[in-house]
Amino acid sequence: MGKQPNLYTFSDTNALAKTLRAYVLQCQTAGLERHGAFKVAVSGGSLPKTLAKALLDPGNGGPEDKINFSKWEIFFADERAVPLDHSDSNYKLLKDELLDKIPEDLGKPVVHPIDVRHLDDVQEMADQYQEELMRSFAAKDSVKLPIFDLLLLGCGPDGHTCSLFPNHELLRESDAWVAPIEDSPKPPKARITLTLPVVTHGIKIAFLATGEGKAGILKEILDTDEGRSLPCGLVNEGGGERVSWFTDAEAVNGVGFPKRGSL
Ligand SMILES: O=C(O)[C@H](O)[C@@H](O)[C@H](O)[C@H](O)COP(=O)(O)O
Repeated sequence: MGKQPNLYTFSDTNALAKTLRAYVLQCQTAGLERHGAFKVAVSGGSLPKTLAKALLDPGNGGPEDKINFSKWEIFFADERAVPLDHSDSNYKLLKDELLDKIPEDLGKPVVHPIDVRHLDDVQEMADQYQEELMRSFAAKDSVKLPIFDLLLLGCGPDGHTCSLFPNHELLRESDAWVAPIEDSPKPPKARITLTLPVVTHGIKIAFLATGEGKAGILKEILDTDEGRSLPCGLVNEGGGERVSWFTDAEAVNGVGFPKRGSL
């Protein structure tokens, strides 16, 4: 592996959210300098809640502390094949936690939900979402992979991330940008997901993992050889120093991997 990922740990989610905000702002500035926009992919699970805590905080009011949502394009790192108002929808989760609560003066992001006309055909749904990416990034025949400014990801108790599960054949997908999965071990079974090459190609990749339920799997991912072949371990391997882990004390209990003090 190239350089190692960065492991940050905080006493609780409030402290984590403060640093996450500073990190996202740095990524936003870099995206705006690079191409005048900030292209972000987000997962479901516990992430939208913590992200909202970070982004909806009034901040310090300084000029460098401005979240400029009008320049944001938000994509889904993975999504379940359900209507957008379904309780399993990652879009609905993000909408309820964050999108509906953005104050008007911060602007409105462009959000890219799945095309719900294809809920019964996840291959078609994945293809449509890939086309959505192509409309925003570039045609697939002109660039090998889309480059997200930031991917915000969760880590499952088995080491999965997005809807990329351990030992699943999808981990070997090397052509598609977006892939369907119909046998997700985490319900619901039918989903689409960004593929591993797209995830590891991001400019920055951040994992959010908090709570004692994550302690065993974080130790495995960060401290053991076996953990390197888990989906989160493969992201660490592919992304190296572009990967940052935002964790709390409970989640890293027993983890030996060196922690970093500041961004
Ligand atoms: O749609 C999903 O199921 C998620 O995108 C999934 O990949 C999630 O991020 C992890 O399972 C972690 O979830 P928690 O943060 O809730 O543990």
